[in-house]
Amino acid sequence: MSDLEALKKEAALKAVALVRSGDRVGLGTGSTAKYAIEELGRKLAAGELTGIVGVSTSEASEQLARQVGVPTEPLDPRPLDIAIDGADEIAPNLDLVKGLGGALVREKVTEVQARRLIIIADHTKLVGQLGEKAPLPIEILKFGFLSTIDRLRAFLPGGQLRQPAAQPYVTDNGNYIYDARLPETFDPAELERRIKGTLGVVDTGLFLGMAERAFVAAPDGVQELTRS
Ligand SMILES: O=C[C@H](O)[C@H](O)[C@H](O)COP(=O)(O)O
Repeated sequence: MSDLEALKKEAALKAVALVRSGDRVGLGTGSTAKYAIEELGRKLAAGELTGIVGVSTSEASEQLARQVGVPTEPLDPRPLDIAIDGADEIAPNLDLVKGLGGALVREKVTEVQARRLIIIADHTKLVGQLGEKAPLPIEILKFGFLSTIDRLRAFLPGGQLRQPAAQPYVTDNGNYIYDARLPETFDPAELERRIKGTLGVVDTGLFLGMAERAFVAAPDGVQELTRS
């Protein structure tokens, strides 16, 4: 395991320590959330946790949960006790950019119902301001996507349709993603409103005011950050 992977796992274990028997747990998506799902499976198998139910934020997490023995159920209107997920950027106030793994919409729809959203990451995800390192993923409808991108480019120039190969990337919801470059200065809530008000947009990877705390692992230990 590389040093960075070991750090991700360390952060994940801290978050899973907050899960209690009987909890309904939002299962995040990505290379860091993977360690949390595996640890939940290990704890269930060892009898260290009982009666937990996972709610998956992607097909990939659902499949992993099954593999490691975490029972799951679909999202319903009841609150989740806790959700554990990674992030692409973490601002000092715990506002986040998420979605480089393409799961932003199901993550947001699920995690907005969590009493506690716990973020896990290695130290490379910390930024002074959102947009410093990562693009902002915006999920858009396939239908009319060129028109939607045109509308977005009017105020977010420089972004691009996510297209890792010959065909555009398709989300679990059957949509495309526009990876927008964020401006140097912006009001996150205002930008979120503007993007979501753009015809053809499904949702954005801005997770504002949602995370309760973050465990961020660095070579000298795991830092616990709480929302200011
Ligand atoms: O769509 C993906 C999610 O938002 C992930 O939580 C995010 O991309 C972080 O993933 P990773 O832990 O692999 O860096």
